[in-house]
Amino acid sequence: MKTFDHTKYRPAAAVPIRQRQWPNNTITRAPRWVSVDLRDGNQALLEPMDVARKRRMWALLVKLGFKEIEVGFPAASQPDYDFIRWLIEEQQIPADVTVQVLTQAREELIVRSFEALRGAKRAVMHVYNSTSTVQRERVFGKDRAGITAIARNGAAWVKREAEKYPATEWVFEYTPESFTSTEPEYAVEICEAVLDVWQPTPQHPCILNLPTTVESATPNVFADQVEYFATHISRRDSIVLSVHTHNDRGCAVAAAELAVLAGADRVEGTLLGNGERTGNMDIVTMAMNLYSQGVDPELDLSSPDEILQVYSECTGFSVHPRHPWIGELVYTAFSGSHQDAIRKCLHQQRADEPWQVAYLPIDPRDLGRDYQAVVRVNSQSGKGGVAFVMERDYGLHLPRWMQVELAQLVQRASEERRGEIDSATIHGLFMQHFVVDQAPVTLEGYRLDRRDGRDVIAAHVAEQGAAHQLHGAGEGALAAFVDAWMRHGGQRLNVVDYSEHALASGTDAEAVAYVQLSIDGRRARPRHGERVAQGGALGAESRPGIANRNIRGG
Ligand SMILES: CC(=O)SCCNC(=O)CCNC(=O)[C@H](O)C(C)(C)COP(=O)(O)OP(=O)(O)OC[C@H]1O[C@@H](n2cnc3c(N)ncnc32)[C@H](O)[C@@H]1OP(=O)(O)O
Ligand SMILES: CC(C)C(=O)C(=O)O
Repeated sequence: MKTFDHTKYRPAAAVPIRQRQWPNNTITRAPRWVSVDLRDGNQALLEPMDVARKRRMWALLVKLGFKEIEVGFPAASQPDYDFIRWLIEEQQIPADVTVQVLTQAREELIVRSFEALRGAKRAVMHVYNSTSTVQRERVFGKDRAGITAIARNGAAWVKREAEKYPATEWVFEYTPESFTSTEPEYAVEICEAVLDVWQPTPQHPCILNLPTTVESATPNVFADQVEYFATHISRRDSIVLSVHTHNDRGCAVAAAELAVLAGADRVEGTLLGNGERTGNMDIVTMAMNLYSQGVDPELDLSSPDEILQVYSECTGFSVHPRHPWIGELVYTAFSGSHQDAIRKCLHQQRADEPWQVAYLPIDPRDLGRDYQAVVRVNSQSGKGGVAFVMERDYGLHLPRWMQVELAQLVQRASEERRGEIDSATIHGLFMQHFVVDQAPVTLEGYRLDRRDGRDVIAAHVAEQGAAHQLHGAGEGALAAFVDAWMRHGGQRLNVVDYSEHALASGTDAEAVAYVQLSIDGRRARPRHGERVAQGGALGAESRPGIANRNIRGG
């Protein structure tokens, strides 16, 4: 008998929906977010949060802007109960935030849950029971009528207990747990039974929450199920339609997004997807997905490092460096063509136009990340990446020929090290290769005059310890110096490329010049086919490399 045997599993059933509308829709505004970090997230931890950690998580959730927060399962755990009492007694709940608690549809648990919430100004009492065929037959041993009776009784106990606390504004929520494995018409039927008890109105709606308790089909199937439900349930104007997706197949966010297209108003999830098994849907990801489409997510996610820190403290989990939107490496490009494209796009990106930078779906600065990490160089990187680092960290805008040569040096170094090459090492390679401090020839000083329409130079150079006075003329200082050098040494020089730029602004600003020369060792005589000197660069101080000089020097 094979152990790895796919024939023991069944595909998801098709939903009886003919003309589905959800594929034609787009999301134009954020749904109502509900954080279930303190309940679903908490119940899945190796060590559930104590009251202190719950308070830390609560403070973060409020700061991020959640208006509905499921704070626990108080009938099940004393820390949950105590935390809720602290929230209420210490008046920690802002006026625009509604707390929610979960309970099974069991009388004693419902009674205790209401006790936990006594004194709250506004609260959601969330009751659930499981409705799928497997749960009905194998867990509860009941037929549809028996399962419906659990829901109806639960709804009635909720209603009865709420009447005992009239000072609180109650909202009721019902979840047919394991909804996605429930026959669609039965899911509607059991929810109708709950509505019959609660009698919601448009002024006082109730919440029906459809979960993928265990994600077992592609997100489009869930969207079909949600659309079927939304178009078959009665009193739609008296219902807030909520979804609660899990990530067993890795599609919890996609399922919630398609569910919103299919009519969901409200989404329950957790920060970074903590929760049972593979987790709940990740609200940070879905909110950032909206943000990157130009939709206000209605949560302030601009300080992801704080989210990461509180998340780790409260859950004990670390976050993968490639976690969508906020992982450490998600705005970092290592590969050459990506770096090249990012550099070119960032140069062209204007502050007053929509973001158009290849390989960066959003501006990392929106999340407090700078461009430091955007380009990191390893053996997969090319000249674009190396140029990016030299510009970003040293303000040096290398000409193309220099980028090509430096990138080859960096690549060799990276292959030898088998890893990343940091910015200081790249700069070191640049200095070693192009800027020779112990040059055989140095320019000690010069005088430039304008005579007969030409620039005439008198240059003092030191060549291997010996001082020389050189004289030459040409169009501009560089041509005059090249002429002087050729007269002095007989070596023919040709300026192949010259560029310069300031290193800062202002008339006193330092500048840098890059010179590429072709050198012919023979006596000066007009000839063709010169060889371009390897890495030859002559700065304004006449060193064979780059040199800083004062721009006023001309
Ligand atoms: C998908 C979700 O995440 S749902 C939320 C799940 N979260 C939790 O369960 C965490 C908190 N729960 C707990 O700590 C415990 O389950 C408690 C304290 C609430 C209850 O504990 P216990 O009564 O000892 O046991 P247990 O949970 O095993 O109870 C199962 C019993 O409740 C019944 N039951 C389970 N869920 C429900 C429900 N939603 N509504 C009504 N009855 C239910 C079961 O049929 C079973 O009945 P049986 O004893 O007649 O066989
Ligand atoms: C109780 C419900 C909301 C739940 O957590 C689930 O089905 O996953």
